[in-house]
Amino acid sequence: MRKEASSLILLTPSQMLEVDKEAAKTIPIIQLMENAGWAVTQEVVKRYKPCSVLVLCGPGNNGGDGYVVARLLAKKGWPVRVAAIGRPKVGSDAEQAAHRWAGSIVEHPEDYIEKSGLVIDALFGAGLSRNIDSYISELLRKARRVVAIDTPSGIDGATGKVMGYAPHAELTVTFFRAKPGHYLLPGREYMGELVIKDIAISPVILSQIKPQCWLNEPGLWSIPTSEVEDYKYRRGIVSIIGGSVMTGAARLSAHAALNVGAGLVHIFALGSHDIYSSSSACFVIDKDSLETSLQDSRRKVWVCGPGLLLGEAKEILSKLIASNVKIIADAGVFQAENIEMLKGVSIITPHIGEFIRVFGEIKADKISAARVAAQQTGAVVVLKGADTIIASPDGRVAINQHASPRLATAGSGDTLTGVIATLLAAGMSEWESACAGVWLHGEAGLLCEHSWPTAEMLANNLGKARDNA
Ligand SMILES: NC(=O)C1=CN([C@@H]2O[C@H](COP(=O)(O)OP(=O)(O)OC[C@H]3O[C@@H](n4cnc5c(N)ncnc54)[C@H](O)[C@@H]3O)[C@@H](O)[C@H]2O)[C@H](O)CC1
Ligand SMILES: [K+]
Repeated sequence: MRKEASSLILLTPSQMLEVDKEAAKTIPIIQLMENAGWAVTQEVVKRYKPCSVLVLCGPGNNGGDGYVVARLLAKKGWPVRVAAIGRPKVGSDAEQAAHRWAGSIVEHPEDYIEKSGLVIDALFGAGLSRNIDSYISELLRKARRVVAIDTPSGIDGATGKVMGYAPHAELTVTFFRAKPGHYLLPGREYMGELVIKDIAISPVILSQIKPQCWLNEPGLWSIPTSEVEDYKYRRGIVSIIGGSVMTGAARLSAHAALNVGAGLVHIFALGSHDIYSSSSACFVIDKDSLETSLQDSRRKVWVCGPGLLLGEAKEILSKLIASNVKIIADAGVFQAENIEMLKGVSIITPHIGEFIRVFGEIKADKISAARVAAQQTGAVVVLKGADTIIASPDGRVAINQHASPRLATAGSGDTLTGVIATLLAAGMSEWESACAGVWLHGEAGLLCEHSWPTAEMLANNLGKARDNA
């Protein structure tokens, strides 16, 4: 089912704390905590048979949620033990929740953790501020089956980084909206099943927070559908520069563009035309000079990079930029540490190695790095990986988890470039084309799950992928 863009919003932990503060103006935090604990309890009883439970409660509100879960599970007759790892502050909402827990508190959770059927991790959530210490990590290491409240303790909700240690949960229940760390690697690998629960916070608050990050799913964008009055120029023309030596890449881009619905695909071949003209009767191979080809005002979208040598990429890219066409730059253009060269490009699609080559080592985290690169170049940045990030110069970011490791095959990137170019040529914005292209590419890979697809097989699934979006 197509989701609303609002439900795809991802909030950083600090934005979530702002939401909490705002929500608390109408609903007391203790009530939100009761709602959160109730939501977690519901998800636990749905999935597990009654068993011995150990709830590890931290000092903050994440711990507060844990005390609520302990009380509600005990009320249902489950054998529950609670360990307080750090006491809640006097007068805090978490302290109030702790007071409502009438059962005992175990002093040495290490004596019970291995024997517990289920461990509820309510140590730290949005308030994680430093690395997990060795006592807690040694304790968590002993847990067999973990349900995490908000996030497995130790995962940075903003970046998905592991702060010292984090347990691998079977189930993670978060509230209101997910956080980037739920989907970014390595965090994503620690979540188990991720459930996002409504705890009666009004989505109206989101307009005050001004979120800038989304999960990349249909609903964030929409792809033009085919219309009765469609004709090839309306569907869009994609022009691709074909390398003189490495000819496969441009052909794969072209093949993908046609398969995902481009009206027409031109290849401007830098070397011999033969290999290009013999590979598909559907490709139009340019006979004119680049200058003449660029004068055709219908040809607004150009792909530059797949299969190009650095010299070729540099020379052609500057000509394309001077012509004010929309450019998707890939592969060959990322061989030099040259940010200047990319100014005037619409979309760049580097994988992590190429990104580092051009923009330098990632110092903070991938989201910030991609945002800075987008601002520096003025281009939408598609930082490719198992958790592809799409960053716009205006600060918007989408995280894509809709993909398959089977996409990691030669030519897969060239295919993506062809897809994004087609959507751009169909009239979508740079940001939407990049987001939708990444999703379609992932969907094509998921449609091949039964096999080990080649880039050509991926491309063959693109039409179906487009229909599924
Ligand atoms: N999102 C909602 O609407 C609601 C969320 N709730 C839950 O509240 C937590 C966030 O609570 P907060 O008190 O801000 O933070 P934490 O409980 O995660 O932790 C803060 C606490 O922990 C200490 N601390 C931080 N890192 C460490 C560390 N590595 N080692 C030791 N101690 C650490 C810090 O100093 C504080 O004392 C959110 O995740 C939800 O689960 C509410 O229930 C309301 C609704
Ligand atoms: K937690």
